[in-house]
Amino acid sequence: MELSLDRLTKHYKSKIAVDCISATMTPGVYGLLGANGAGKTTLMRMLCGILEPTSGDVLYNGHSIFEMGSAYRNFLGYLPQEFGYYPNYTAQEFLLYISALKGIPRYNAKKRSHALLETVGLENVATKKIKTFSGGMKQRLGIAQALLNNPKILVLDEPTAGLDPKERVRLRNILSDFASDKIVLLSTHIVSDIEAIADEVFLMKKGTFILQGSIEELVSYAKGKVWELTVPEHDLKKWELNYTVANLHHSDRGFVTLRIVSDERPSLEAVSCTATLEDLYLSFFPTEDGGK
Ligand SMILES: Nc1ncnc2c1ncn2[C@@H]1O[C@H](COP(=O)(O)OP(=O)(O)OP(=O)(O)O)[C@@H](O)[C@H]1O
Repeated sequence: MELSLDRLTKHYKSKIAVDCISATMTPGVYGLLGANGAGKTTLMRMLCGILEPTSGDVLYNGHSIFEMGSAYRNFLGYLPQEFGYYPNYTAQEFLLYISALKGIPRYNAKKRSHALLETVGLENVATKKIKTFSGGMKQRLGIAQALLNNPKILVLDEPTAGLDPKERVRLRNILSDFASDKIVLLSTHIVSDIEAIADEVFLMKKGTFILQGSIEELVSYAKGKVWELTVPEHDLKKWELNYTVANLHHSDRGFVTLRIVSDERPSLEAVSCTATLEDLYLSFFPTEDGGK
């Protein structure tokens, strides 16, 4: 099974949201990592066939998904960023309702809903109304609805938003079980979530993939660019102004230890450290808005 993006492009009037992206996915978990506004949602909506590209194509085993229509949608599970829940439905009713929309026969729908509520750890609240759920519980219900038709391709837009650390581990386990023979693509701007969940990462900036590869491959780009340095506290502003400071730690006696991402050794006293994905991300998105 193969899903390919072929020079995929989307313009919103003069704004280029996705800029001629080509890539191929085979079964596994792919993470789409980028700052807000990088184009992740636009790309995912085109990949689901909901948004028409300005140019380019998405190919499922060599066939354009825009020509396959509902045949493609039968293979697809999607959790959008802003998912509409019905507050007065119970979790179970909600899954049965979505099953009906997906054309799943009622008997199968019941069995499948029950199994999925268990998979996402909501079996004990199956008959509780959604309005009583926390953000993380709603998110897990959203993931369950995306899995109802046992999709071959699963697209999750910011699925880790609102999940606590335990729930993140649960999501990672669900996805790695599920992805052995399926393609899972999830977006996030939380680096540690990608590190924990994805096998392969697309780093997206200004509508393009600036890097792609395994976490190890990506981290290798930051190798030799991460430094640790202890400076007087009163100099901190100066360092923050001139360098990308990934982390800082105040020690006693008025000193602060900085983790700096920089191509050049920032000072003779700076010691080189082992790079992480977070360091790589900061080297490409040094400002708070991520340079979009
Ligand atoms: N319907 C639209 N009309 C005009 N511009 C849009 C529209 N949708 C998105 N954009 C713009 O396209 C760019 C990419 O947006 P997109 O939502 O795809 O990014 P994103 O990476 O998903 O960001 P976020 O994480 O904030 O959702 C942004 O600059 C955004 O303002």
